[in-house]
Amino acid sequence: MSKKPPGTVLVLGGARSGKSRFAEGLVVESGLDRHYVATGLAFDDEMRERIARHRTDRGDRWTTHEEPLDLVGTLSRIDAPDRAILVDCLTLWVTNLMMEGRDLAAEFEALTALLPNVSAGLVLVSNEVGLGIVPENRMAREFRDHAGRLHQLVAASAADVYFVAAGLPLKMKG
Ligand SMILES: Nc1nc2c(ncn2[C@@H]2O[C@H](COP(=O)(O)OP(=O)(O)OP(=O)(O)O)[C@@H](O)[C@H]2O)c(=O)[nH]1
Repeated sequence: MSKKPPGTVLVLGGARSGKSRFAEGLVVESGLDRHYVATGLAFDDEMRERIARHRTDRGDRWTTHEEPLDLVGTLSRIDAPDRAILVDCLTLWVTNLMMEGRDLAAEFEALTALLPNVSAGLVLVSNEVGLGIVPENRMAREFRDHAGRLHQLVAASAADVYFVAAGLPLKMKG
């Protein structure tokens, strides 16, 4: 029988911390159909190469959905109990929403309202960006604050929360 991840799992970590690899492992271990929701956009050749590498590494057992803005709609659409869905990553979603001038509070509310009703195993990856010095740039400060608020909201309803550093997961909840 499939081993379903218990409710929503939040995986936080810094850049190149190994958070995505760890999150992918959770989905693979679940034995459920693997779905990948990419919020990142390929805006230059470096990113295009990186995305191509990620796709090759994941292999053909994953279905990929690329959605920079409508995360809530995408999750509602692809949700099913025989699926495990990996979202990589929440911080890029926040960036895209800010760039488009969207109402972030409303988007966060919609996501947190959806989470308890998701029947798939859901693994959400996000960058912990709040540990360094206060950014000089105002937009960067706003971004850091939005990300911190979103992490608190998601962590409150997640069954499990991990912080990954140097490839090592530290379980913070669950
Ligand atoms: N558009 C798109 N983006 C993808 C795809 N696969 C991966 N990505 C993006 O690639 C990003 C993750 O890659 P990296 O930047 O190399 O990883 P990282 O988060 O710095 O490093 P780790 O902490 O080790 O995961 C995610 O934000 C994804 O949105 C894909 O198939 N399509």
